[in-house]
Amino acid sequence: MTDEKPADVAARAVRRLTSAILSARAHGAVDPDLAAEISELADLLDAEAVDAVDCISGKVGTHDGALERSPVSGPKNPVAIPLRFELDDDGNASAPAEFPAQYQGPAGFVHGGVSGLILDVAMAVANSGSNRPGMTAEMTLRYLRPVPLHREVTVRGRHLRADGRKMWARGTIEVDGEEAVVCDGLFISKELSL
Ligand SMILES: CCCCCCCCCCCCCC(=O)SCCNC(=O)CCNC(=O)[C@H](O)C(C)(C)COP(=O)(O)OP(=O)(O)OC[C@H]1O[C@@H](n2cnc3c(N)ncnc32)[C@H](O)[C@@H]1OP(=O)(O)O
Repeated sequence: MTDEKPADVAARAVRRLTSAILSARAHGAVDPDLAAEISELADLLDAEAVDAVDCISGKVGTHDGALERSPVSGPKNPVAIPLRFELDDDGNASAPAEFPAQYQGPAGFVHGGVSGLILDVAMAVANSGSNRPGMTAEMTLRYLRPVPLHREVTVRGRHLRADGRKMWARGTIEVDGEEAVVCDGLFISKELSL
């Protein structure tokens, strides 16, 4: 018995579907009947879709906000892995991650832009964990070694310091305990309204 919500179950299934479509076995050769069935399911859900801005802003469903729909950590978002960040006592964020086929850049490795996306959120979570949330203003990425698909790596975010509205943070992806991608970010606190 699980208390997983239907939307989370559906998102997890779509993730598996995405990976399967890209997998060597499927190899772009999805059975036409199966493809039609998948399209029909998409039509069914599409017919129930609500306004996209309301969805992403978390206005739809009071207990079901934007973080739940994040492209990195949102269990409801099929695009997300999703990562589950933990915060330590100092507000540092970390999460284990294993990237499936849909995140591939160079053959067998994670796309560099995906690493940037993941690290942006890791730093944002650490800033929030240090009670200094803000908008990303700048990110500098250094790709030291490739990040393999299908292998557990560690994602970390650390709030470094703040000066007025400015915050500095660092995010890393570690492979076998060694830094593979390092990101330095500048964040600016700002009141947001849609
Ligand atoms: C606890 C755990 C749960 C929580 C989890 C949360 C997870 C969330 C995950 C999701 C989150 C994911 C994260 C995302 O995806 S955030 C989305 C991506 N980022 C954006 O869309 C930001 C768009 N840009 C803006 O909104 C504005 O330009 C910002 C807010 C950045 C500044 O515009 P604003 O008009 O407000 O600023 P200001 O002009 O008064 O300047 C103020 C100061 O800042 C300095 N400055 C400004 N820009 C830059 C720059 N580019 N480089 C260097 N410096 C810059 C400026 O010189 C000045 O410094 P000084 O002259 O005072 O010294």
